[in-house]
Amino acid sequence: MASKALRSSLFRQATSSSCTSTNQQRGMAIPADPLGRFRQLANSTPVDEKPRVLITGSLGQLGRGLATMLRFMYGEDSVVMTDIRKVRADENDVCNYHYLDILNEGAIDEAIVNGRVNTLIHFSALLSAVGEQNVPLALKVNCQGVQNILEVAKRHSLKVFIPSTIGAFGPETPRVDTPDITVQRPKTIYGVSKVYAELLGEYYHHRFGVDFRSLRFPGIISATKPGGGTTDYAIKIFYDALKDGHHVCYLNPDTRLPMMYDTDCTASVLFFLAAQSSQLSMRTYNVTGFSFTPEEIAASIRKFMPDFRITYEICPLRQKIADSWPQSLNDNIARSDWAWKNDYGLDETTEIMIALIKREMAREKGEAPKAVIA
Ligand SMILES: NC(=O)c1ccc[n+]([C@@H]2O[C@H](COP(=O)([O-])OP(=O)(O)OC[C@H]3O[C@@H](n4cnc5c(N)ncnc54)[C@H](O)[C@@H]3O)[C@@H](O)[C@H]2O)c1
Ligand SMILES: C[C@@H](O)[C@H](N)C(=O)O
Repeated sequence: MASKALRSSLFRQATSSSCTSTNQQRGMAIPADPLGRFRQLANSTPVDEKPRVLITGSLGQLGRGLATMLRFMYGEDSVVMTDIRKVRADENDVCNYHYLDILNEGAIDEAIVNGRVNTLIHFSALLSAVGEQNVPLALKVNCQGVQNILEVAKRHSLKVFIPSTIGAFGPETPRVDTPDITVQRPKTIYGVSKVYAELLGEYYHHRFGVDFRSLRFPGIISATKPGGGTTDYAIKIFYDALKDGHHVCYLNPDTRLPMMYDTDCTASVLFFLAAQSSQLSMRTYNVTGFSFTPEEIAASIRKFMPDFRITYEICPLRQKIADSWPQSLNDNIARSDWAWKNDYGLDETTEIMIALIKREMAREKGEAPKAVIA
C-alpha cells in the first residue's frame, strides 16, 4: 500500500506526488518527478512573461499552497499575498503579506501599482454554507468584490483569474458528467454570485478585452483549513481519522460529489494562466479530479487505517446544497484546449493527506522540524 510519495519531503508531498499507483478513475500513471510539471512550466516561461501575482483572500484554504508554488517557480518576489486578517505566528509560509479589503477598490489599485503586479488571482469569497448564513455579506464580498476586481483589471491591463465552482450549477443541471455549457440555475447565494462572476468576467473580456479566466473547481481537498463550504467534510474526515479514529459526517453515506487534490488545483490555475489566449475556446472551464461518496472515502481511509469508523448526523442545510450539485464534471474541453490533466486519484489523495496531517501533528508536539520546505 505504501507508495513512493512517503519518501518525499513535506513540500514535495504537498505540491505533487511520486506515487507509483495510478489514478483509478482515469487510468493514468502519476509522474515519478513530483515537481517536474511545475519546474518545466517555470523554465519554459519567457522572462518578460513571468507572472507577478497578487492573490486576494490568500490566507484561505487555497491561497497559501498556490503562493508557495508560485514562489518556488518564479522566485520570492513573484507573489503579493493579501487578506483581511492578521497572520498568526505559526503561519510561517506567509510572505510579502499586506492587508487588502476587496471592497475598497482604491486600495486594490494601490496594491497593484505598488506591487508592479501583472496577474490578479481573486480568491476572496464567502463559500456555500457560510454564504447562506449571511446573504448581505455574501452579496457584498462575492459580487461587489468581483466588480471591483474586474474594474481594476481593466484599468491596469491585468490577467485576472476568478475561480468558479460546482456550486454554480443547480438541481436542474444534468448531475452526471456535467458539461461546461448547460442549465445552471443554482439555489445558493454562493452559486448565484459565482454565475454572476462568470458572466461579468466574460462580459469584461468581450466588451473591454480584459484577459479574464475562470475554472469551475469541484471540492478541493488540502491539509489547510477550509472556509465553510459543503465539501469541507472531505478534509475534516482526515483530521478526525488521525485524532479520534472516527468521523461524524454531515452528508448522507451515498452523496456523491466531484473533488480534486490541492496540488492538482494549483496546477490547474498555473497551467491555465500560462496558456496562450489563442488556445482558449472559452473563458470559463470545468476542471475535476475524481468523485466519491462519504462511504467511499471512508473505505479509502480504511486501506491505511483499518479501524477507522464513520457515522452520520445529517446537516439539512449542507445536504440540500450537496443534493443540488453535480455528482461528476466533464472537463474534456479543458483537457483538449490547454492540456489540463489531474495527477491524483482518491487513494493517492488519502495517502498524502494522512502523511501531511501526521507531520502537522508531530510538529505541534515539537517532534518534527518547523521548516516545511526541504
Ligand atoms: N475550497 C474549495 O473547495 C473551492 C471549490 C471551488 C471554488 N473555490 C473558490 O476558490 C476561492 C478560494 O477558496 P478558499 O477555499 O480558499 O476560500 P476560503 O473561505 O478558505 O478563503 C477566502 C478568504 O477570503 C477572505 N476574505 C473575506 N472577505 C474578504 C474581503 N472583504 N477582502 C479580502 N479578503 C476577504 C477571507 O479572510 C478568507 O481568507 C473562492 O473564490 C472559492 O469560491 C473553492
Ligand atoms: C465546492 C466549493 O465551492 C466549496 N468547497 C463549497 O463547498 O462551498
